[in-house]
Amino acid sequence: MAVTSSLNSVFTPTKPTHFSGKLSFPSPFTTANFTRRQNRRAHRVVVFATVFTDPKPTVFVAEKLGKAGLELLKTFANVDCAYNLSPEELCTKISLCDALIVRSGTKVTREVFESSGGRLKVVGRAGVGIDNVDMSAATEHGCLVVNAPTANTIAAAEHGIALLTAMARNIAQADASVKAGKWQRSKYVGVSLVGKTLAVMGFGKVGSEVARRAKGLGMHVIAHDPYAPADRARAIGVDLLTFEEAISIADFISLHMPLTPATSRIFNDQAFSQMKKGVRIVNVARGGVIDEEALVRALDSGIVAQAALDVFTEELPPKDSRLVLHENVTVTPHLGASTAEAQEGVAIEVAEAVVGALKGELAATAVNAPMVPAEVLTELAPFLTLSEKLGRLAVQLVGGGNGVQSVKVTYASARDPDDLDTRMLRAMITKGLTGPISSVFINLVNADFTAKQRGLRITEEHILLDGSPENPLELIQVQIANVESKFATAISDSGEIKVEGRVKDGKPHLTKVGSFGVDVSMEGSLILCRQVDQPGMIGSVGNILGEENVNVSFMSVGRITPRKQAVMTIGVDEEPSKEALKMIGEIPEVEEFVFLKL
Ligand SMILES: NC(=O)c1ccc[n+]([C@@H]2O[C@H](COP(=O)([O-])OP(=O)(O)OC[C@H]3O[C@@H](n4cnc5c(N)ncnc54)[C@H](O)[C@@H]3O)[C@@H](O)[C@H]2O)c1
Ligand SMILES: O=C(O)[C@H](O)COP(=O)(O)O
Repeated sequence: MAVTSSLNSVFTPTKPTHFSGKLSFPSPFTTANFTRRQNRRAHRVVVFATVFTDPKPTVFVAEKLGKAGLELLKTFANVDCAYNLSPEELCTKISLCDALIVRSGTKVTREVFESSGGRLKVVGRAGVGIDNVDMSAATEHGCLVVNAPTANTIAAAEHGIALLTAMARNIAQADASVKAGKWQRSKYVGVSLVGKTLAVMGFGKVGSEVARRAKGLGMHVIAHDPYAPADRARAIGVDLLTFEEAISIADFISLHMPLTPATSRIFNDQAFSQMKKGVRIVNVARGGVIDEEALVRALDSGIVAQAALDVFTEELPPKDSRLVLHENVTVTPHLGASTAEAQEGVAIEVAEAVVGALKGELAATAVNAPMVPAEVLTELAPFLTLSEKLGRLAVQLVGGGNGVQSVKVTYASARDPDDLDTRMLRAMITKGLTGPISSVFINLVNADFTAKQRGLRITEEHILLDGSPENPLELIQVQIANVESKFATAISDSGEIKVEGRVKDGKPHLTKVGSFGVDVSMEGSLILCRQVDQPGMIGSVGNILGEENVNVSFMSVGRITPRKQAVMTIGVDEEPSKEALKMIGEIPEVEEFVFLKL
């Protein structure tokens, strides 16, 4: 049995806990689940769905994007391109857009998400680095962020190698000198690469391609990356070392890590002081990983002999930047991804991800949502519907003013709990629990965040059943503790509101309310009714609904003791009037009843 949980404080329904109005969910996102084991597989997808019929969604492209990507977008969406907008202009524009596509030159700030008024569903980053997107704000607003992580890898690696060789042979400086009418052969004597040690800092996609190419140039390559698998490094003959080891023995250092709070200014005075005198540095990652003033000091003191930089803390850098103007520094204006081939590739990669996300298909490159193997999604889809409906039903049973704080979800399955990552099931239960009583739209991206913000603590329990693990789940149970119920029968023997469901023939079924077994398909609306178990009850209620022209879609009766008490579950296609519900309540044998929307 494994239990995981999240969060605290108080979640108080903002509406009365009876539901006469139409339940609406501002965005028809769908979600899916995946297993931890399967999540390790190479191909992953995240489910994110918004169904657009008419009008078409609008995709706003804020930076130049390759033609093939634009064409692809136009097959599905209205595409609006406008470049070099001010932050204010972007905020104004965004309220009219369902998706936004940017490169590294646009800051997608919290204000952008706030200004979107909930319409923005996807941000597509046409490239790798997502440090220009406020990820917390995106997640809080339920906005999916996708990137294009593979198409510019080779371009960036080639640019790294270009800078490395150009720096070693003073190409840029010598070129400028010749063009200025000089012929300074002794001034521009370079250094050789063969036999030198190159430290690749960040052994991901670009770093490993740089390493491969540097080995081809006869360099001895080492690397530092706390998260890279050692076997991948070994496979190309690279030793993974600690940060200090790597920087202290390298003749050349090439930076390939993302800019994160942990890597911000990681190359600072202290780091430079540990390097070999005369080290040469290449940066095609992000300017912010270097303390640029410390680098100028290291260049001035000769610790760093040369630097070749494609990226800067501020882009473009100030005109009087001492770093850019330093004679031992070679610079390019963030050109790592700028090859014709990479830009076409990136444009297609990001356009596919954005269109897929808007269509409700699977996005393999989601950055702020769990990724799901497609086959797992298919298998779990009915359980996701069941989860949402159980959450929605359970919260509608809450009465009194205590507010929902503590929810326990139990998953019973013959599968090993390690093979059932429940994040998506939990997200759907959260959506069900919070959707009817809040205007916030919940999806997989922001479900946990919303639960946390509302002080909703969800604990999960797995019960391992005997039997065949073919079926991912036997049943799901949702219990809300420390609340009263407007339908006392829903309170289980242990004192919580309890509802339980199963998937039958691919459809969600309610199978238990409190301690009563029931069996009804979870669709439309439900009347739950506890009455004295005696003949004629079904007819009495059915007549009232019939008079009202309310169609009964199904009916089930669960009893504990014959002729004593029974729970009748009636599915209805239409919502009965208040008068009809009052008449049901007035049937003498009806002890209590509740009307619920699924
Ligand atoms: N200049 C350009 O135009 C250009 C083009 C492409 C990529 N980039 C940048 O290059 C970087 C790498 O891109 P990628 O596609 O290889 O990404 P990636 O995610 O494949 O690789 C990044 C690697 O950095 C590692 N890492 C994370 N924290 C680290 C740390 N503290 N120390 C060492 N390693 C750490 C990760 O484990 C990962 O292996 C990103 O910052 C990206 O934005 C720049
Ligand atoms: O992170 C990236 O993909 C690169 O820095 C490329 O950025 P760009 O799309 O602005 O060229």
